[in-house]
Amino acid sequence: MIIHNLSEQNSVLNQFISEVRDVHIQKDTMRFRRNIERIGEVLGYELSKSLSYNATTVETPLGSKPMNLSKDQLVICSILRAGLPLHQGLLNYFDTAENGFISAFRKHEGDADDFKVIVNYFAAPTLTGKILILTDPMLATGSTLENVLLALKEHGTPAAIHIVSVIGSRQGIDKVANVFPDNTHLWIAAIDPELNTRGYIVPGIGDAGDLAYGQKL
Ligand SMILES: O=P(O)(O)OC[C@H]1O[C@H](OP(=O)(O)OP(=O)(O)O)[C@H](O)[C@@H]1O
Ligand SMILES: O=c1cc[nH]c(=O)[nH]1
Ligand SMILES: [Mg+2]
Repeated sequence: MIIHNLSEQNSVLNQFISEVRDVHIQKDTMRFRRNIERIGEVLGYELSKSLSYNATTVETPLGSKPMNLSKDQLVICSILRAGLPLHQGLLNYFDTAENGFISAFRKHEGDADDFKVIVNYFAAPTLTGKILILTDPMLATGSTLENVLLALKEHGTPAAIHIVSVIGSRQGIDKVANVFPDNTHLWIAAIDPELNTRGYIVPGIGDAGDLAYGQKL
């Protein structure tokens, strides 16, 4: 897996990440969702550099200009719930992208620390030959993405897979690198050192889905 860790360079992304992490600022859910969305826009811009482009002539009112434009057929597929604001950020830039939505959540059995990942809703077009962009802000143990990959198989084989995430743990990234095809790209805004016993990234941001859309039962 090719890892693009955007935190290796200082940029305005630092500000957005600091605000989704900040225990006070993150409580403003509209600001939280908007920050995840614009992190998606920044990651999408970086991802766009890896797409294929071909020479096209653009006619202006005063002449013509040769330009390289991408015709790649993208499918942006987000993992509910937390993936949605990231999805919107990417859709803001990739106007012609198709869209897929997967429900995957970590079901803790009682107060046991371990959990299973439940994937049951998967609405997507065929993926065969297209560029699949999987979005989920948190890459913790990697088991959500591992289960999503299995569910994807019924929708055809994409030409390439790009995973777009906000914060990942080293452990989750290693797991995903093991189960996804080698030509998979990971676009991530920050890598944190550890996971706690309930599978939350530390220092992380907390529960991304709850911060974006409120606590679930
Ligand atoms: O890498 P993993 O250990 O699988 O954890 C990551 C998953 O956990 C969170 O989802 P959650 O189950 O909290 O659902 P939510 O997005 O609806 O809050 C997060 O949004 C990822 O989908
Ligand atoms: O830190 C984490 C890990 C998984 N899911 C989240 O929302 N946050
Ligand atoms: Mg959650």
